[in-house]
Amino acid sequence: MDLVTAEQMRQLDRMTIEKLGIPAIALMENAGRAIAEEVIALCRRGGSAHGERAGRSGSGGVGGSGRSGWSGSGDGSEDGGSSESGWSGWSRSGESREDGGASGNSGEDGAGRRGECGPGAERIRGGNGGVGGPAVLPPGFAVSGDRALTLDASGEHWLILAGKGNNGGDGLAAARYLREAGIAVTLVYAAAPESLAGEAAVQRDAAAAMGLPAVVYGRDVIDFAACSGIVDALLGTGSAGAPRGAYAALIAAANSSGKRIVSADIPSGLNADTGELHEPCIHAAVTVCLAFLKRGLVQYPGAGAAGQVVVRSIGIPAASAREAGVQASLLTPEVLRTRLGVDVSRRRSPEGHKGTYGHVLLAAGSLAMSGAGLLAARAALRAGCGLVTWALPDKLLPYVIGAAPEIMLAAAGGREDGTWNAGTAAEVLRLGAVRDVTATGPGLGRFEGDGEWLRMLWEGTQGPLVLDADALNILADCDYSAWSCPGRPVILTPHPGEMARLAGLTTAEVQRDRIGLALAYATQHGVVLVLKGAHSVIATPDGEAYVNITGHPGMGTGGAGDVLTGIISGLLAQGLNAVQAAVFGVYLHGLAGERAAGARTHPAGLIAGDIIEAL
Ligand SMILES: NC(=O)C1=CN([C@@H]2O[C@H](COP(=O)(O)OP(=O)(O)OC[C@H]3O[C@@H](n4cnc5c(N)ncnc54)[C@H](O)[C@@H]3O)[C@@H](O)[C@H]2O)[C@@H](O)CC1
Ligand SMILES: [K+]
Repeated sequence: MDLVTAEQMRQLDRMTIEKLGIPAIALMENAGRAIAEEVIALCRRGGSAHGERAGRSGSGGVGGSGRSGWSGSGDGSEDGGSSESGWSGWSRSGESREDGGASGNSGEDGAGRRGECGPGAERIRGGNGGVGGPAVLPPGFAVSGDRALTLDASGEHWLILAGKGNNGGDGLAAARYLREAGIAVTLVYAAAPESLAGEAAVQRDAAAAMGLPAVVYGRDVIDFAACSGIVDALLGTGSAGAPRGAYAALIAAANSSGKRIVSADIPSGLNADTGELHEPCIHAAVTVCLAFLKRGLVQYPGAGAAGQVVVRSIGIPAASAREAGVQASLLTPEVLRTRLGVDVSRRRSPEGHKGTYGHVLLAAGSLAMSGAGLLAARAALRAGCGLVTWALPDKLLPYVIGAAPEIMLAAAGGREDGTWNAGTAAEVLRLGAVRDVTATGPGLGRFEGDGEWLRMLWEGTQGPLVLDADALNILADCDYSAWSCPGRPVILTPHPGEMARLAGLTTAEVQRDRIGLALAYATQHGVVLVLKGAHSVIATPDGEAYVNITGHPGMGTGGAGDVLTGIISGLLAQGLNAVQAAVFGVYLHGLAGERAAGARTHPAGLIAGDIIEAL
C-alpha cells in the first residue's frame, strides 16, 4: 500500500482529473459516500469514542497486535490468510468485512452472500410473501438494497464540521448520504458558507437544496452535547500550520465533547506528511483516508490521533502512484512478496544443509556487555542461517563458552579488561573474508582508535556489512563519506538517539519526520537505513521507503535491537539482498515481538530473549 505526501496527493488528483477526465466533483462524491459508509459502519458497531480506538493500544484487537486498527482498500494488500504473516486484522473495504458494513459493494452480508439478506431484499420478500409465510423467490432471482448506506432505526444525529476547502466539500457530500441513510445531520460551517468555492460550493448548494440544517461558527449556537457523533471535515491535505480561529475552536470543542469523531482524510490539525500534531488536533475514532494512505497517518504521534484508519478508493487509479513518484509503502505481506520478492514462508529446501543457509560473522560484546553479542548471535540462528561465528575479546571468551552451544566462538584479541582495541580489526576482517555477512556493534563499546577500526572494516569487508549500536556511534564521529566503498551493501540500524548522532540532529528532530529523514539519509549516504522505533522505517539508497507496522509496545526492552541485528544478518546470510533482509527482518522482528508479548501474562514482562524464541 502506497504512502503519499500531500503534494503527491494533489498531483494524483490532477492526473486523474486531467488525464482520465474524471471531474473533481465525482471524486468528491466518491469521497463523501465513502465517509458516510464508514460512519454508518461505526454506528452499526456501536463504537464509543474511545472504544473504537482500543485496537490500537496493542493490547487488544485481533491477534493482540497494534495492527488491528488498520484496514485498507485499493491495492489488495491482504496476505490471503497466511498464518506466517499474522495479518488477520487487515481487511479490505469493498470486500467481505466482519461488520458487514462499509462495503463499497452493496448487497453483501458479512459472510459475503450476495443478495440474500440486504434490507432491499427483505422489502421484496415482504411484498411477495403475503400473509402467513415466508416469501418464496424465483430461483436465481435476488434483489438487494444499498446496505452500506442503510441504517435502520438509528436515532443517530451527527454534526458535520465543514471547512471551506475540499475537505469540507467531502464532509458536505457525506452529509447528504448520511441523511439518505436515515441519520439526522447538522452542518457546522467553520467559515461563512458564501466563502466556499469550486466543488465545495457545489456541495454546499446541494446540501441546502436538500434542506439539511446548517449553523455557522460565530453566528449560531453549536450544540455538541446533543449529537451522537461528529464528522471532522475541517482541514485535509491543504492545511498549513496549526489550525487557526474557528478551526481551532471547533477542533477543541469536538475533542472535549467526548463524541465519536470520524475524520475525513486526516484528523484536522495533523501534518499529513510527517505525523506531527499541531495544537489542537482532532483525536478521531476512525479516519477515512481518501485514495491513498497519507504518510502522516502511519507515523507517530499522528498514528495515535487517527484511530482506526480505513483507506477508501475514490476513483484515482492505484497504479498512478508510481507515475507520481511515490516512493514510500506501508509494509504488508503483499509488498514483501510482490514488490520485494521475499519468500515470506521462509521455505527450506529438502536437500538443504547448514552450508545452504549461510554463515554470519558477528563482532560484538565486551566483558560488561556480553549479552548483546549473545542475543544477536542467537537471533541470527533463529532467523534461519546455517552458522554463526561470534568474534569477541579474548578475555570474554571463557565466560560465554557453553552459553549457546550452537554458536561458534572466535577470540579476536583485545585488551586485558575484556574490551576491544584497534588491533582486532585485522582478525575480524580475516574471519569475515570467509563468511557471508559481517555484523558489528552490539555490546562493542567505544575504544581508542575505534574510528580507524571501523574504517578498516568498512573498506575491507567484501560481503554485506550490518552496523548497529556502538558501531553507529563510532560512525557518527567519523567523516565516512571519505571512506572508499568496495561496492557491497551496508545496513545501518539506528534507534532515534543513534540516528540523531549520525545526522547531527536532536532526537526530537529525528522523530519529526522519520520517513523524510530516513529517505534523505539513505540516499545521501548510499546505505540501507533502518530507523527503529514504533513503526520502523526502512529506507534504501535508491530512494524507496517502507514503514513497518508489526511490533508491540512490550518490545521496548534492552536487547531488542541486538535481536534485530541478528535477524537481519541471518537473513542476509541466507541470500536475501540488503533491502529484502532489512525490510523482512524488521517485519519478522515485530511479528515475533507480538507473539512473545501475547504469550506473557503481561506484555511488560517481555524480554529480548523471548523475541528470539518466538521467531
Ligand atoms: N479533487 C481533489 O482535489 C480532491 C480533494 N479531496 C479532499 O480535499 C482535501 C484537500 O482540499 P484543499 O486542498 O481544498 O484543502 P483543505 O480542505 O484541506 O483546506 C484548505 C482550506 O483551509 C484553510 N486553511 C489551511 N490551513 C489552515 C489552518 N491552519 N487554519 C485554518 N484554516 C486553514 C485554507 O485557507 C483553505 O480554505 C483532501 O484532504 C480531501 O479531503 C477529495 O475531495 C478528493 C478529491
Ligand atoms: K479532516
